[in-house]
Amino acid sequence: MRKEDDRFGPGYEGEPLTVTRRKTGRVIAFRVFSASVFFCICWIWFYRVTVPLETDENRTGLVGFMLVLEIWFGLYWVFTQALRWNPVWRLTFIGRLSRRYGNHLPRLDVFVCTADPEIEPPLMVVNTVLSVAALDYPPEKLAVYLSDDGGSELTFFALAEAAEFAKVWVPFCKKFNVEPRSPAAYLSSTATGLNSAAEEVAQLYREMAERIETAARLRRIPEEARLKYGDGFSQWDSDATRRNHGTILQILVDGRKEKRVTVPTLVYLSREKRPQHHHNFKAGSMNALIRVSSKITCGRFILNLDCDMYSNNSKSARDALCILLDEKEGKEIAFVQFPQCFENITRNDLYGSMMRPGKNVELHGMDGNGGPIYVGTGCFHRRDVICGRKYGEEEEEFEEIEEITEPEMIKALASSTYDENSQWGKEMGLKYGCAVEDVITGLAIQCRGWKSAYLNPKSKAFVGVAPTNLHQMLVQWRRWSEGEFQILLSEYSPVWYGQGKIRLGLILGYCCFLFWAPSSVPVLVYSVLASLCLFKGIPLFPKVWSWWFIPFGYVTVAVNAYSLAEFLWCGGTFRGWWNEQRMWLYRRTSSFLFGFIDTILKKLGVSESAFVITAKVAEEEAAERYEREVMEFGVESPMFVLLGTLGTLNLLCFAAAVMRLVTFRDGGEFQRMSLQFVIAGLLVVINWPLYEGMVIRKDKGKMPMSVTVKSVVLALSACTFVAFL
Ligand SMILES: O=c1ccn([C@@H]2O[C@H](COP(=O)(O)OP(=O)(O)O[C@H]3O[C@H](CO)[C@@H](O)[C@H](O)[C@H]3O)[C@@H](O)[C@H]2O)c(=O)[nH]1
Ligand SMILES: [Mn+2]
Repeated sequence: MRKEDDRFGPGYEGEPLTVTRRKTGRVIAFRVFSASVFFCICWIWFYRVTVPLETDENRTGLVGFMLVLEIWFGLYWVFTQALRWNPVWRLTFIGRLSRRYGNHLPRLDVFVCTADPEIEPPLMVVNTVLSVAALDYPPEKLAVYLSDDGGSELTFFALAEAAEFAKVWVPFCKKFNVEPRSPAAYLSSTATGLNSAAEEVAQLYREMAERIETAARLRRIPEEARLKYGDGFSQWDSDATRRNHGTILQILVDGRKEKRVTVPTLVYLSREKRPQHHHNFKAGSMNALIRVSSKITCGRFILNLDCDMYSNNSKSARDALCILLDEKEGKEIAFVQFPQCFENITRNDLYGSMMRPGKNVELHGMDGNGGPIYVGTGCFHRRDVICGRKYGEEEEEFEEIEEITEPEMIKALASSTYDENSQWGKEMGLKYGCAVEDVITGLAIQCRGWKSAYLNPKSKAFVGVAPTNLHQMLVQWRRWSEGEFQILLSEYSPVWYGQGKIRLGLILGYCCFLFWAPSSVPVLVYSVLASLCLFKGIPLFPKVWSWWFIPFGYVTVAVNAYSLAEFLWCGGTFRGWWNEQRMWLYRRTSSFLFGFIDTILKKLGVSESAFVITAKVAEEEAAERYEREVMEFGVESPMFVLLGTLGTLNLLCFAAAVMRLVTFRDGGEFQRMSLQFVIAGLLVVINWPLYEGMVIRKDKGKMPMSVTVKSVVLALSACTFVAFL
């Protein structure tokens, strides 16, 4: 037999499970445009080196400063181009997969992580579990594991209730081909016109929800439930707390035992936690899940989900398998990543949570260069690869586990000390010690020779909850920027470790994220400098009528016009783009700066790592403001003081410059300073919601008085200081 035949398998030649598409015409147009911008960037650098500033005094220092900033922005722009240089789109053929494999699909283990029943309501968590339990997948091959880092009886109770309800829900979904398969999402999307079967299911769901929510409200598990699920509850010691308890492991449904399986295996796990041992947050819980599941179902593939990310498209597992099982391409692919989508986004996406360009452009671009990052949720992995298999090594054969003999032995795999002095968290499983354990783990896999694939089907595969207020958003980005910066400084840094292991385009693409934290400094300096120099009447850019103005004008207009066009092309609105620009600025001048400082302090050993879990529920009034797209401040935070100070400083400088212009009617000044007027003016407009929050609004979500006062005092002092300089 020819080698070729071997690779395609007999009879399937020319019938791949997946194809990859490129859009050549568009890519060429983009590259030409990109080259024109790069030409102008070089022109700007050249200008800084050769032409002095148009001021009376000699300001070489200032010029040098601007040069450094502009070199930085130029290089960062190059990173962003790497994410757009070579995009690919993937298509899958589910029909062919079914014809080829029928129901003989490989085992799939789904890991859902939750950590706190207060901010991750158990009802939401079990909706996620139910949605994956009802995936279009043979139930005897599917297992859903819930890891509860909150060690909460309430979460266990909710899961036990869900396991009962699943017996009705899963068959119902399959019989009527229901979408989406999260009961809450399904029932809210079809509020009217349920048929009688659906009405019955809806009634059962409402009863279950009622029981769970009542227990949550009263903080008490009903006695009859304690009796019914006694096996599980008896594993909680009387003195168990969230941070100090033994392993709790309960197999609620054993899908392998029953003769006619309707519901997949459902397992509750709360790994052991002791105050004296670091638990490594989500990475630790994922690794415990990997070990425990290897003794229960040992799926060849693993799907990882955050507890809010319910399955919105029951075919996603089949989509992913089309790639992973493809005879030709699949062999090189370690994981298939779906985008992180959200259900609670308002029309103009006030906090830029959608990350439209990220989802619809950048991840496709990474895919073209070797593969997207692993974003921690909505990702299908190969078990043995996540456990350390290198590309080119033979795939392990997994044994079928018939009977679980020693539950105590399995529990020991989730003990708080199991990882110590082992390869777990290093070469095996998810990596420890990084605030974005997902990204660094994905990177390490790619550095072992693997590719990854990005699938972004029209019907969203998984849908979760985005933060609904500014502070949470900034905190989340702070954690991310910190984690990305840690990777840059770590032994896995793509910049040196990645050399020769992954493609240059991918390294540059990664740099876009890895340099988030450090990029805060130049953005901060640039925005302050532009305003202060405007205030002092020092021009930083060439005159409008000079030839030298061309590259500045072109880069400013071209980069922004492109970003707007891209945003609209991704389905956004103009307001949405504008909001995204604001968030771009706020993330850089607050989250990233703090992330930068945090990372450095940690490197110096001054502070410890933490994981601030993102809240998934909001209080009623705040939720209503979110719906109206009114920016939520409300809490006292050093990040807000920083934003407030910068915003006020901007306003003061701009106002002073305009006053001067009006008083002296000096047209020459406007000509010399036009770009600075534009920058400062735009900053004022973009900060409008901030000013409203500081002075106009009266509701609870306004900026706290103390923050406003601090900000104004700081900004005034800065201006006074500079005025006398
Ligand atoms: O000690 C912990 C902390 C968190 N989690 C779970 O991790 C998930 C993600 O936490 P969340 O607060 O929602 O963080 P996000 O910023 O929304 O998460 C993104 O970023 C994280 C890394 O910063 C990744 O772990 C996530 O998968 C990714 O969706 C949630 O299901 C949590 O329950 C744990 O299991 N244990
Ligand atoms: Mn989340």
